[in-house]
Amino acid sequence: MGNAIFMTGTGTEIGKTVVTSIVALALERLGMSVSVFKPVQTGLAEDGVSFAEQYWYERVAKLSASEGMYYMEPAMSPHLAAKLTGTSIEPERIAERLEWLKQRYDVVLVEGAGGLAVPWCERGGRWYMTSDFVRDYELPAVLVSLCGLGAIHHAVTTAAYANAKGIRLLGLVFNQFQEQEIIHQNNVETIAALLQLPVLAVVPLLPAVARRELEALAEQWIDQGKANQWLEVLGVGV
Ligand SMILES: Nc1ncnc2c1ncn2[C@@H]1O[C@H](COP(=O)(O)OP(=O)(O)OP(=O)(O)O)[C@@H](O)[C@H]1O
Ligand SMILES: C[C@H](N)[C@H](N)CCCCCC(=O)O
Ligand SMILES: [Mg+2]
Repeated sequence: MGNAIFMTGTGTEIGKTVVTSIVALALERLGMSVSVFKPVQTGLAEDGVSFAEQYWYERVAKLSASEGMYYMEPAMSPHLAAKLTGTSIEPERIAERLEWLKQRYDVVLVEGAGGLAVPWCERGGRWYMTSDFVRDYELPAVLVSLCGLGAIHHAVTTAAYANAKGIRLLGLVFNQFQEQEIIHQNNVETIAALLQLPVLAVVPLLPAVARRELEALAEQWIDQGKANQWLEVLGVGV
């Protein structure tokens, strides 16, 4: 039975998809079988016809295994995109597929749409949130954060929300890091200290984001021992 990790972020456009791709490539290099699962996708890719994450995972990152379940064209919160497209998001169906994937892969990286406090569907007169799914199916989560001005509040409030919902955060990944920026340097240290979480990776701001950049970062993580730290966090020995 494989392990599943929920890849969340301090919001949308933080770099969950990019970071998830690098993690997938690094773990595969360590001999793990990895699938990426983005069950709820909203918004189209630059080609104007494909769904954003599926396009990225299949055609940019060229991962060996990736899939979605609910694909909605409006680039909106899932609850609204679902309303406008007449889509009925069923968490139980997502959970069933996730269990199937865990039977087949060592690691399943599950990407959320936006941050944790994002509504999917109505249940019993209230919104069923992304965080409800993560909690109900006991998925440990990795939090992706940016590094610039504002990142502290976004990371601290996201972590507080996760804790309040009973979600276990395994660690932090900082994205779009710029070494020359003192705010970035200090934010990595300050946020990790405030949240008392390990820094699993720091991804630089890349001039271009294509497979070769992702592969280079995956190799770097392995060389730095960061990828092995992921396996420890995952609870799978190398
Ligand atoms: N380290 C990076 N360097 C340069 N560009 C980046 C980096 N990380 C992400 N990007 C770019 O930032 C944008 C948002 O990234 P991404 O799609 O991974 O965000 P996301 O958190 O997955 O968003 P969503 O909530 O829609 O899933 C994309 O155009 C992506 O190519
Ligand atoms: C369209 C976007 N890229 C994501 N797929 C969905 C982001 C949902 C964010 C909801 C919110 O926090 O307001
Ligand atoms: Mg994404």
